[in-house]
Amino acid sequence: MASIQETIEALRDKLHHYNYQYHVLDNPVIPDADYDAMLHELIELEENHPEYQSDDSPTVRIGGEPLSNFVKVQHETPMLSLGNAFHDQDLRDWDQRVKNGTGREDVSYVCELKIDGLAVSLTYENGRFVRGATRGDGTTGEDITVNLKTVGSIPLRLPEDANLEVRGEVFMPHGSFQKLNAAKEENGEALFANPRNAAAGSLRQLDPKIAARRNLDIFLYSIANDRGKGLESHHEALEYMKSLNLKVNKETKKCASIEDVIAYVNHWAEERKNLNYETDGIVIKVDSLPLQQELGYTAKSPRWAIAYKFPAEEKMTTLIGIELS
Ligand SMILES: NC(=O)c1c(N)nc(OC2CCCC2)nc1O[C@@H]1CCC[C@@H]1O
Repeated sequence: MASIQETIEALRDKLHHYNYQYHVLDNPVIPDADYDAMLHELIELEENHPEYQSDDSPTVRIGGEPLSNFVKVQHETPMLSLGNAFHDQDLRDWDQRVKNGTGREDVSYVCELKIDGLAVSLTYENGRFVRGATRGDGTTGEDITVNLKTVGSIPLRLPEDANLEVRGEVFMPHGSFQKLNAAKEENGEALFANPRNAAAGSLRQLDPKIAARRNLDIFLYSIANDRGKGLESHHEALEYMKSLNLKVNKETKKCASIEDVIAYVNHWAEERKNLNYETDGIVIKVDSLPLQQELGYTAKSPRWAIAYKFPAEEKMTTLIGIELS
């Protein structure tokens, strides 16, 4: 007969696994009703046995008591912004600067969809999610750990005792945005103008139960401090993140030349309308980490990355933000 503690731990492991399958792999392995039944069994066990409380139990995802305010967080390494490109030629000019700066002709790149959400930093200690913060001004952000714990695609535990900080973009999928605004319109409340504002507004709620209802999601795109992992390239870093159950966008692609990058950009300029989340461009990064080091940074952004911005769509909206187009 398993002890209460063993029963609680076994339930937590199962629910973490089902959650990963559902939110990260988009591959549910049990019916939602079964997941909910197990979660409520765990809630009851934890209420009856507070001595076994744990702040990375799946039950924290429903959100606890509201905060009175957000604590400030200093980012160990600044969360930088990106230089912009608007035309294919801007990308070719940037590629030439990269080649001049490194003295290399064989520079390969990684292309990532530029997710239009809220940039966040996630810190894991001994494989546990211990802190999440907004980008803020790049140096100082706000501690929104309790709200980020409600995001199903953010693992509360990693499959190994890793110590790392990763960065990514939290976003609200289109379907959730439309449902949220429909509910707000129903209640005569002000609507969110776009999914980015809805995601930011949801994460900056002091009441985590509100964030938990907003069906937010995340894509992670960089490791801020790969303490001793000895990674050589950005695409290896992304593979390592995936091996830690972290959600990385599946459209990310390694490109052998700037012409391949331009082909990727032109493909997604059209294809992005079929995605169920907002993008506002493509982020292109030099793949080699040693070459990134060599190129370094300007005052506010890396020389080894650039954002190709898609033209902002002219959307007719009424005063309260209902799109007419
Ligand atoms: N929004 C994104 O999808 C995205 C991305 N895919 N990759 C990066 O790489 C960072 C790391 C090096 C410099 C920027 N940044 C992104 O967004 C950030 C948020 C704030 C400034 C950039 O837009």
